[in-house]
Amino acid sequence: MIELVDIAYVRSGAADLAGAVRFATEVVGLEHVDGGEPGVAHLRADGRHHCLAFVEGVSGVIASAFTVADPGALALAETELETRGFAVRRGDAAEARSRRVSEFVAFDDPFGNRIELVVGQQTLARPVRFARGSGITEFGHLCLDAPDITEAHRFWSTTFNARASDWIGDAACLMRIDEVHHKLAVFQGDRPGLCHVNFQVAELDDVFRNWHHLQDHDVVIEMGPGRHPQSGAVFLYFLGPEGLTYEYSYGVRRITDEAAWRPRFFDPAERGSIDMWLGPTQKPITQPQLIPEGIRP
Ligand SMILES: O=C(O)c1cccc(O)c1O
Ligand SMILES: [Fe+2]
Repeated sequence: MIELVDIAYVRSGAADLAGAVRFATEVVGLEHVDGGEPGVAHLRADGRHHCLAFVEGVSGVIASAFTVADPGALALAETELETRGFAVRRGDAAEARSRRVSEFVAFDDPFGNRIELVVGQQTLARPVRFARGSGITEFGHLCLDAPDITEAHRFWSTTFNARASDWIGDAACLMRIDEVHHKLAVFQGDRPGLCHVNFQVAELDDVFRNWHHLQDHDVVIEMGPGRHPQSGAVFLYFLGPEGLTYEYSYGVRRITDEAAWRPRFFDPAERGSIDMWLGPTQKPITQPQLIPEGIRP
């Protein structure tokens, strides 16, 4: 079993790099860390050098990355994945540099999501220079799409140390790799993809201030503000450029008594199973990664 220590970053293609960066900074509030690398923009939310990288090119997720403990663990992970039949590729020095990691390997999960395992992700010591006061405290979780979430859970909980914290029927499995209720979620979707990226905010008020900020900037609010019954977090989903869905949330549950926690099963057809405040959920929470330009709301 491979032990995931943390989430590291999401790397995504951006057809309009400047537009994606403008939104990630001025709207979301992230810091643009100027890495001096043409065609690549790094966005920072916490101690990590970046948790989101946009690469100029075809829009859509390139990879979702997790940290493992050290180079020895990475080498063992590589062998274990190969034993399990996955084609694993070592990143070269230039690729590692662009990701601000010392080493990484890449493989596709059984559903076609590109996953990277990294070591030595760079930490920046100086405080984050948030582009605006959105209250972001950290990169909270990433959510992948897969056609069968039971299979996805099997994969993540047997190959890796992910544990189911809660299920939303056959629509979603929320998984933890540490005390945080979930840092990885898998939502049912026809195709692989990145369902959303989540940023935690410091206060309840931040969620509502951000809601107004988004509305002032004509951003498409996909759902919320509401409260998830699973993590207990107050949330807000909104749509950014390149089809990327962002989520702010406040107050995610921590599971401190690992032995005592039993995953719960919520019925997705039941009102309130995603939003305890029973807000409108007219937009499905699983978003295709790419929404064709013409039908973008
Ligand atoms: O935080 C949660 O519990 C949650 C539940 C459903 C869907 C999500 O994206 C979540 O983050
Ligand atoms: Fe989420």
